[in-house]
Amino acid sequence: MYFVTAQEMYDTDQFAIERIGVEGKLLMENAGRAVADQIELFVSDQKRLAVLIGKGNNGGDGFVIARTLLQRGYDVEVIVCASPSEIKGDAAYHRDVFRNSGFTFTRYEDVENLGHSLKEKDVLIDALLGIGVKGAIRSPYNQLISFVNQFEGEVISVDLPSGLPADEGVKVDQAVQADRTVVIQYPKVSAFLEHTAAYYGRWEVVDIGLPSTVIQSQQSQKRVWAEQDVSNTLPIRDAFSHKGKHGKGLVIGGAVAMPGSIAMTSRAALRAGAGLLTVATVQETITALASTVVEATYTTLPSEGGYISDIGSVDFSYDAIAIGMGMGRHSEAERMIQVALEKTQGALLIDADGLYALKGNLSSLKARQNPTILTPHPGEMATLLDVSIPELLHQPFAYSKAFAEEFQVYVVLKGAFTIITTPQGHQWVTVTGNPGMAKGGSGDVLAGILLAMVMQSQTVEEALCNGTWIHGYTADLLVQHQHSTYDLLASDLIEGLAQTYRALLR
Ligand SMILES: NC(=O)C1=CN([C@@H]2O[C@H](COP(=O)(O)OP(=O)(O)OC[C@H]3O[C@@H](n4cnc5c(N)ncnc54)[C@H](OP(=O)(O)O)[C@@H]3O)[C@@H](O)[C@H]2O)[C@@H](O)CC1
Ligand SMILES: Nc1ncnc2c1ncn2[C@@H]1O[C@H](COP(=O)(O)OP(=O)(O)O)[C@@H](O)[C@H]1O
Ligand SMILES: [K+]
Repeated sequence: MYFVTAQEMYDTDQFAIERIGVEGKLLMENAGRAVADQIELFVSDQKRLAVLIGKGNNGGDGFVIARTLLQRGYDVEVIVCASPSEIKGDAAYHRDVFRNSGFTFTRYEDVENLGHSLKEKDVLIDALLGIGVKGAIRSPYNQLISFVNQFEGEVISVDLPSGLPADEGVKVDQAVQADRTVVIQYPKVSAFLEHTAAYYGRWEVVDIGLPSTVIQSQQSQKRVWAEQDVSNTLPIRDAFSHKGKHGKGLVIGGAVAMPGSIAMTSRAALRAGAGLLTVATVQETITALASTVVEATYTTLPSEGGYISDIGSVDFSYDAIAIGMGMGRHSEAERMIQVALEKTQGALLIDADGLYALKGNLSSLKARQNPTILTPHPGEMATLLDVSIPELLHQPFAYSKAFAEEFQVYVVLKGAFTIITTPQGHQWVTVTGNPGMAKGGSGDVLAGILLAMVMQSQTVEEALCNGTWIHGYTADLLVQHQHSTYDLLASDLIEGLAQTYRALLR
């Protein structure tokens, strides 16, 4: 499923109108009807509703929604929060259709009167502002938004919560806190940002009948990776396959004081499907791991002060290598990352401490012939970019894209919404996962899953999306059944992969 900026949505509508010949009025009719159909699914016709209508096309949708629900027998009061002369174009057309159908509306005067009208209502439909919102919220919308946020019944926003910007990198001034949002045709970027997503409440998308060629013609490059995408791309294992076909992977990392992270990466890689796995680490860590990750083979690396001191002796001809987990931040790490970048013949995944060590080696990234995958959490990404974490999270799509394109790498920016960006600038978001994963070790598990995935027969892009989706989905299954968001451990995710794969392969 695509998701869009406000401009991409306008371009899409414009293309449909000008090149396909669907009139704007018809798009608005379709939008309003689709939203009304959705509302009908979760609001009983015994409830008392009010629709708040703003001056733009979001308000135009509001007229269609109100007319449709009134025709279907709902009790709906319509309050227009703009002067008649302000309503123009398609919205004015639908205001007239509403009136000509024999329905009436009241005009918003002040909050006091509005409070009076809404006292008896159960549901408020917010069609005040849509994707056209710009800058600080002006009167009367600022009072209206505060008012809506004090309403005790259910608030359902149309397209997006009024006042909320559709795009990233825009300051939120004031916005409706919706219980639900019925999104028109494509989710907007703000549905996937940490500081704006919660305004939407629960949301669902309704189709207004734009053919998929319309969005493709806009070359929009941001999509949600969903279960259907996993089902379509997760390779089916050949009955005659052998371990070599499922990938030979290498994990480099660990230190005397940190055996756990590399243990989790390795076990996760094996559970996620790696055919053969080797772990290269310091002797003490091998001793600690040998009885817990019995399926792996081991390579002892020289150490100093409890850390790996050199990786020159490593065989770099593996299908894929993951480096950095539990490696520690020390002076030799930077040189080791340099060696890995130069010598790794297959895909190279750099995680955790490896990402800090990468900072001084960024210029070597472009010279690599094979895929390089970086899996930062926001702190690591902010360090790589030399920006603060809040600044990064204010526009994570833009920062990830600029970085991936400049250094020709795949970036997996982890978080409640994980953003996967390819060197070509295509972006995917996965929305699986829950706060149970916000615990040390979840990232190590992801590194292992991704290592295994890039060695299966799928593109790197698919592998990263599938791995990230599976990681989060496993946590979701676990907190629905055996665990909770409090007790879930990263190692539970590894054992939980069984349930996920069984569900996917069924
Ligand atoms: N054919 C289509 O295009 C379709 C569109 N569709 C629907 O249209 C919606 C987009 O419509 P839109 O472009 O009219 O924007 P929308 O947000 O309703 O109103 C903008 C108005 O608000 C005002 N305003 C802005 N910022 C403000 C502020 N800070 N404080 C106060 N006022 C502010 C601004 O006023 P101005 O600054 O011009 O005075 C402007 O007039 C979209 O979300 C979807 O619901 C669907 O029906 C499908 C077909
Ligand atoms: N609230 C959350 N919702 C969904 N996923 C989350 C949440 N918190 C963390 N995660 C996931 O857990 C993992 C944490 O990775 P990371 O921060 O590197 O952990 P660590 O370094 O402790 O292993 C990431 O994949 C991230 O997407
Ligand atoms: K709205």
